Amino acid sequence: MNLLTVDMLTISGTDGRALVSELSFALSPGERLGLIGESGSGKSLTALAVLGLLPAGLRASGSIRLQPAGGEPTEVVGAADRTLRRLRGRVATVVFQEPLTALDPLMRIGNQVGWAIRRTRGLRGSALRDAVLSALAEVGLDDRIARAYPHEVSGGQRQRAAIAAAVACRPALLIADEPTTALDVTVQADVLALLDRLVADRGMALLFISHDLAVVARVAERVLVLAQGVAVESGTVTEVVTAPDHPVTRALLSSARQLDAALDGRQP
Ligand SMILES: Nc1ncnc2c1ncn2[C@@H]1O[C@H](COP(=O)(O)OP(=O)(O)OP(=O)(O)O)[C@@H](O)[C@H]1O
Repeated sequence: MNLLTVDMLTISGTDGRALVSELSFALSPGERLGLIGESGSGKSLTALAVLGLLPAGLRASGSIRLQPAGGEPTEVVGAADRTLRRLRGRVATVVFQEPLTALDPLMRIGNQVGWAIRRTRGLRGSALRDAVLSALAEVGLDDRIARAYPHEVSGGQRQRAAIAAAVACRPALLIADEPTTALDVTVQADVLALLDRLVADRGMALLFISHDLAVVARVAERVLVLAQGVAVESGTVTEVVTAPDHPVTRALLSSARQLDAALDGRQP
């Protein structure tokens, strides 16, 4: 049984132009798929469509079905807001590139994590307070961070807090849209390792979006390459890295290698 089934998904702009075209892929519970492509290839729109969060004016057609273990399948394309609210957080959730956009600047971090847990798990009072502190502890944040506002902590801590809020809802599917791109290089590896551990511990499925094949290779088992809204290649990470088929995949691989070489101080 698939947790997520995307079937012939097309996303059109206001002018009718297809921004994503006839995209199909599936994810079973606990599976990790990397969605990779150059800037503007349609990765973020695909992620938003899965949660029914496409920007106004954009239209999805085709089918996106979410089915948690033991639950009924729900069609996301064309679903009413009430239906989507039941899925968001509980069945699938998202961590964005820039945690400042995900976190409310006027609310203490602990309250934001608490709000997410209360909404999805219905906890109150001391049970809620304990759940918040344990969710934060799980991502390496203490109660001092719970009392802080987002602007009072570092970018890495903000992203950890956003991850804590997402994971504390115990979703079956975590979508991570370039979750480490906005962070300092030194913090990136820590946050990636954290995500990797949480997803494994909870048995969550992961849809990991990135333009960086090297990053995707560290957390995903399979890769789907998008170019101008079209899936051009897919396979296991090993298959795609050792025998890239499409020119876009080869370009992504070569830039990952160049970056690796630059970090090691050698010629690519
Ligand atoms: N609200 C919108 N209205 C119209 N076009 C949009 C809108 N949002 C995105 N697009 C267009 O859709 C295409 C895909 O965008 P998307 O954000 O999914 O790309 P991406 O692969 O995530 O790129 P990046 O890595 O730069 O975020 C781009 O051509 C973009 O300009």
